[in-house]
Amino acid sequence: MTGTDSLPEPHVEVHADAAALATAVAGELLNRIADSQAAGHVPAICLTGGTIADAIHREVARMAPESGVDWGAVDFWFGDERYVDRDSPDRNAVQARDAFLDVLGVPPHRVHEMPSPSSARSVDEAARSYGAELRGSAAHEFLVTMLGVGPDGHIASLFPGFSQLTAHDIAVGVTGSPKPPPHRVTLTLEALAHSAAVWFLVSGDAKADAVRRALAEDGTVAETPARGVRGTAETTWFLDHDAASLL
Ligand SMILES: O=C1O[C@H](COP(=O)(O)O)[C@@H](O)[C@H](O)[C@H]1O
Repeated sequence: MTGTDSLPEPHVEVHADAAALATAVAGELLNRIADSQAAGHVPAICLTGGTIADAIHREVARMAPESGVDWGAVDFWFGDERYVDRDSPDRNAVQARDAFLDVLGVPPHRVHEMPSPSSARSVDEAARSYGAELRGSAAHEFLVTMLGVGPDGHIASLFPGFSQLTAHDIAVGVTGSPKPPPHRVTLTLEALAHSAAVWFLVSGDAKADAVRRALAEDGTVAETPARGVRGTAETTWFLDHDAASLL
């Protein structure tokens, strides 16, 4: 691992299937937010996009009424975003709004979306703007950063072999993404790791080899970007049985 060796070792939690995984992660997230608020904090959560994230978000909405969370006192940020129209269904933020943020009435000023083409002229301008917003915010550290993982081992919009993996800014633009849409904005590995807990969320056997590579003794971040992030207090891999099948 690069720059992560001094941090706590990853912990692996395996659930029977994607539905059980989503319920477990949603419950844990609600507990963490409620505990942080009870301690007087306004926690910052870094969201991800993708299939399992959507299932988790819907479970958060379903379980929220029992949680005691004050939805006016938690900030949501995004680990990456697709540089497409603000209302495009391809946007991670649109998926999150539909699945739980709007359902729960999270105030718009608590949802920190990445810029779209209507508010930034390029992916680089969007990245600079989002980096400045995050730098200027009260979020010194995320409470939880959630990360989906692609079959190629990508996290956020940090893809194998791409130069963004070694960037030291907070956020960077991406063009030519191997997964559509091609234009994106992503937090860097350093910015994602500015988090007490980093949670990898993975379901399905198509991702089993990426999970194996990410947790193997040997390997590089350039080949498997998911190797490049750990939380300062905790790193947990939430897997379903199929995603864990090669461990
Ligand atoms: O493109 C992306 O892919 C990953 C994983 O998505 P999935 O559909 O394979 O679960 C996601 O975590 C990332 O935020 C997203 O932009």
